[in-house]
Amino acid sequence: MQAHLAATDLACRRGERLLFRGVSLDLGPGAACRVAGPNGIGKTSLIRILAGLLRPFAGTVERRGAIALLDERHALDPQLPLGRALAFWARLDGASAREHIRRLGLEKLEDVPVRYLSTGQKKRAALARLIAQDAPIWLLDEPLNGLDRQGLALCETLVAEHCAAGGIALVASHQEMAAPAMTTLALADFAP
Ligand SMILES: Nc1ncnc2c1ncn2[C@@H]1O[C@H](COP(=O)(O)OP(=O)(O)OP(=O)(O)O)[C@@H](O)[C@H]1O
Repeated sequence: MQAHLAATDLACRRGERLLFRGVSLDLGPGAACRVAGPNGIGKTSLIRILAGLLRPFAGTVERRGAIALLDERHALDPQLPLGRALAFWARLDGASAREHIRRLGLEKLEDVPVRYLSTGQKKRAALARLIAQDAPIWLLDEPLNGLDRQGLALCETLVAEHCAAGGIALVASHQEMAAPAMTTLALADFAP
């Protein structure tokens, strides 16, 4: 089954405010798209609509393939050492936590409780969890926030590899991101 993520004529209202309208996209295997725009324009809201977590005010979303969502809620037990917190999810995902811990450079932190991790370390842990899910559609909300230069390059590589393997990546980010053939959706263009 080929992954597919499409949206037609989406509008989003939050409270009394219409944030955007007329947003359409069509992403097939290998597609990468960056959602850009200033604070409060509606990037997170768009991602939540695409994930099926928020009902659009208008428009439709079609998804084919499992979705992995990365946002500021990393869903790792703050009381557990990182290795065990990631192993919990890896068991459910049928993945190897060790392999992904190594990929994200987290080996030395395996025994450290999640609550003690720095912002960037938590982001790396969330990326380890993301790749372990093996989902074809990635929805990434500000994945680069908190990452150092090496982490940033690694995140770009992970997105490039995911898309090269036929995955789809939709990334909300203030920062430019280098990924092959990444298109940009400037959400400000769709403000009412
Ligand atoms: N539940 C809600 N009720 C009312 N307004 C909301 C709600 N959730 C978010 N908003 C508002 O919707 C707007 C868009 O929020 P959103 O988080 O989607 O923006 P964003 O582009 O991701 O912002 P940032 O770049 O700062 O993360 C903001 O003005 C926010 O205050």
